[in-house]
Amino acid sequence: MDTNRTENAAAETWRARPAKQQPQWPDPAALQTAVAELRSYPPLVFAGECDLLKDRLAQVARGEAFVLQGGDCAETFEGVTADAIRNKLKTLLQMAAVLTYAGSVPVVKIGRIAGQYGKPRSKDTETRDGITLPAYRGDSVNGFEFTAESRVPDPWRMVRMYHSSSATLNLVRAFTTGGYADLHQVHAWNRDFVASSPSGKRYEMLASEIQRALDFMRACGVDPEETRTVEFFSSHEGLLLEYEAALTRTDSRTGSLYNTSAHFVWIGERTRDLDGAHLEYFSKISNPIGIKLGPSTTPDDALAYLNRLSPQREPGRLTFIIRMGAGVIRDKLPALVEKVTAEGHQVAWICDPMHGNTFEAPSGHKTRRFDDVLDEVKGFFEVHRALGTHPGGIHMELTGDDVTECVGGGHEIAFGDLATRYESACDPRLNRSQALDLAFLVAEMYRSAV
Ligand SMILES: O=C[C@H](O)[C@H](O)COP(=O)(O)O
Ligand SMILES: C=C(OP(=O)(O)O)C(=O)O
Ligand SMILES: [Mn+2]
Repeated sequence: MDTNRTENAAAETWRARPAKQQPQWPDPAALQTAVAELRSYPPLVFAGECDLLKDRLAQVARGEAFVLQGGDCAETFEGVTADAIRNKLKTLLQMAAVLTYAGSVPVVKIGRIAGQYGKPRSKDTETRDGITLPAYRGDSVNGFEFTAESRVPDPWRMVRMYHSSSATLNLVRAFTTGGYADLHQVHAWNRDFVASSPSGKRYEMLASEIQRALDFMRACGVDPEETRTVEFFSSHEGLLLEYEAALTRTDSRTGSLYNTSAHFVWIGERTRDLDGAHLEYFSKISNPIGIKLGPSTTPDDALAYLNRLSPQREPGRLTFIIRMGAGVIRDKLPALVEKVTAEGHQVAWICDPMHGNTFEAPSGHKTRRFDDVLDEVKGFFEVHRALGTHPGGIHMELTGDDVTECVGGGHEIAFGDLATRYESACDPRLNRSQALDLAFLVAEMYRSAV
């Protein structure tokens, strides 16, 4: 990996385009010093790992595998603790076990983790009790605390983002390769879970079946290495272009540019302008990338994104992350899938059933209904089933903790419960029980869709 700035000129062409959702850094000199510091740091991921993920996503595009992508809406620096990271990973591993076993499909596991620190916002400001301040834009930009001082963008937060991502990824790598994620631990991941919860009980039964299958294979003399470690990839929205560009390096093997802050980065719904800075930057990196597509996306837009971001039509390069809303997905998605398929493109289609289903509860909390989330995934499966295309995965906002942020689920959370444990710094996440419930329901849908 080369860190030389002049050699990375292609990673800087975005500067000539309008960039939405970027912080107004008040001190340009401080920004330059912080960015220079980031440029001097080693990459967080290796280009070869990004290529491996691209291969996995090509399998998804061909209909041979399913993506589970999940984690916080907004990671926080305070949340970089062993417990929080372990709980998130455990939840994703449990969901993956359910999907792999009950859905009988290989699952590509991608965390919204180790870099999900920058947030696009609907409004630039936030008003409370008559006081208006700049909106919180994620821990990599400003503080969540509602004071004028905390809301000033500070570029050194991007340096802390790097270190927080590095510490998180280090622990994730230790867990996924060091024995914790060994499939033989399938029961252990459930040990601290509410044993009485419906999803906990259901998982316990599935874990016993997996355990029996592993015991059977071992008795037959088969004990594959693949069950001992887990392939796990990191991802975040590539929003803050100063950060993403500073972590963009030339791969010494191929001379290509890679974003080395995560294996997979995506373009958000609010920054997907065809002539904007985000499209320009993403067109220059070789990672597998995603783009969120909301209800205003036309079939021609989808084709234009493909031509711009995946001109070589390399399967696995571009993933469409559909986030339409439960009420509209059945109307809007078919035309996109039809057009892309008719043009001969092979992309991975995955469903984000969270961002089109957010609303304000009577208490003022941002929330989502579990049933709407489920219904959007159902709509996604229905559309793909009707068109004979592959429902390639789900993209979720979730946490491993017992928060009360989304309403509904097997362990019913009501509007009145939201204040009990609402901890998200941005959007409402499924808690562990809701996430597991969803995994079981999606596995059923997958099985009946194939
Ligand atoms: O996570 C996504 C966006 O940042 C979020 O949905 C925007 O939320 P807002 O409408 O509260 O700004
Ligand atoms: C900002 C997000 O989503 P979207 O761009 O789809 O609104 C997100 O994934 O947190
Ligand atoms: Mn979000």
